[in-house]
Amino acid sequence: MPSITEEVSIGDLGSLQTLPESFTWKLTGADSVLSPSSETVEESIPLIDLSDPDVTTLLGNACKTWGAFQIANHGISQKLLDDIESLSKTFFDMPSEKKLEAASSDKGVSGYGEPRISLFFKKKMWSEGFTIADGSYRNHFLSLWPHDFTKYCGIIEEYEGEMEKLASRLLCCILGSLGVTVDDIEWAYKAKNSGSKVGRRAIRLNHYPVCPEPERAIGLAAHTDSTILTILHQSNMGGLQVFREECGWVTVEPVPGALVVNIGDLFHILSNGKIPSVIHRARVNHNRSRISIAYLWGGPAGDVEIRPISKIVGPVGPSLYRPITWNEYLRIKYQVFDKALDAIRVVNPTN
Ligand SMILES: O=C(O)CCC(=O)C(=O)O
Ligand SMILES: [Fe+2]
Repeated sequence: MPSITEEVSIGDLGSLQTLPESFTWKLTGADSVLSPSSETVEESIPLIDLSDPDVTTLLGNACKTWGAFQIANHGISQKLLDDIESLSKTFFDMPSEKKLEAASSDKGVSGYGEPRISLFFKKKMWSEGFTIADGSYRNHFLSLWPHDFTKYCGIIEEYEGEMEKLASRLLCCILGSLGVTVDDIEWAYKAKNSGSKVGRRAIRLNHYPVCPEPERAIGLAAHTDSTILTILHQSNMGGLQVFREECGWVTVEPVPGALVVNIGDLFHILSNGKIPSVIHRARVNHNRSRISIAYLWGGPAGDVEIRPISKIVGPVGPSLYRPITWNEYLRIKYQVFDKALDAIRVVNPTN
C-alpha cells in the first residue's frame, strides 16, 4: 500500500482511507468511556426543560455536578438550528482550495482552519472549523456565496441574536442558584444598563469528517472553553464527551432539538470555583461525519477587570482568583493552556 504523505490538508480528511501517522493519538485507559452499565453514578449530563418551575435549582445542581447539561424548550426555533447546520454543511462540503480561501490569518481567529488549541498538541486533530469572531465572515461569505450572501449573513445574525438572549437567560438562572444576580457583576450590570453586549462572543462551526480509525484519532482534544458559557448545537450524531472526576469520560448522547451547555473558565472565576468549567472533547467515528456549532460567550472587551463576585466570596471567604482583564486571561490561556486557572489562582488567599 502506498504510504500516505504527511502533507495532509485538513480540508480533505474525509477522503482518506488510512489514518496518517500525524493524526494518531495514544489513548490510554484514562481515556476510555464510562460503560453504560455503571450503577454508581448518573450516566450522563442532565436534560433540563427550561420551562420547569424548578429550573434554577436544576441548573444549579447540573452545573455543580457536571459543569454541563442539555436544555429543551430553550426557545430557539428548529428552523434556525437546521439553517445554521445546513450553512455549515454547505461550507465544509466545498473543495479544500475553496475553504482555504477563507483561511484565518496568522494573527486572527476568524476564518477557516484547524482548532485553535492545535498548537498545544504534537498530534493533529481530525477536524476542521470556521470561526466567526468579528465581521470578517461577511467578506468570506461574499466571495464564497455571492448569490446567497444576504441569506447566509441573515442566518448568522439571527443565530447570534437568539443565542445571546438564551445565554443571558441561562446566566441569570445559574447565578440565581448561587443567590446572586447579573447586577452583582459590575461590568455585566453596566453593559446591561447601557444597552451594550455583556461579553464578546464567537460562533465556531466544527466539522468532524468520517475517520478510518476513530479509536486512534481525536476530533477535538480535551479542553475547557474560555467563555462564561458555551451553547453547543450538535447534529444528531454523537461525539461530544465530558469529563467527570468520579467516572471519567461520559458521552453526551444527542437529544433531538436539545442544546448542550458547557460552563467555561469565566464562570469558574466569577463563581470563585463554585461552578467549575467542564473538561470536554470530541471523538470521531467511521461511518458518518458530524457537525457541531458552538456559540462561545466570552468576557468583556477592553481594560475591564473580571474577578470572583464579591457576594459569592462573602465577607469571610477568600477570593481564589486575582482580578484580571479578559484579554490578559486569554493571553495566559494561550501560553499555558490547561494551567490557566491555576496561573491566576491566589497562592495564599486571605480574606
Ligand atoms: O464538537 C463538539 O462536540 C465540541 C466542540 C467544542 O468543544 C468547541 O468548539 O469548543
Ligand atoms: Fe469546547
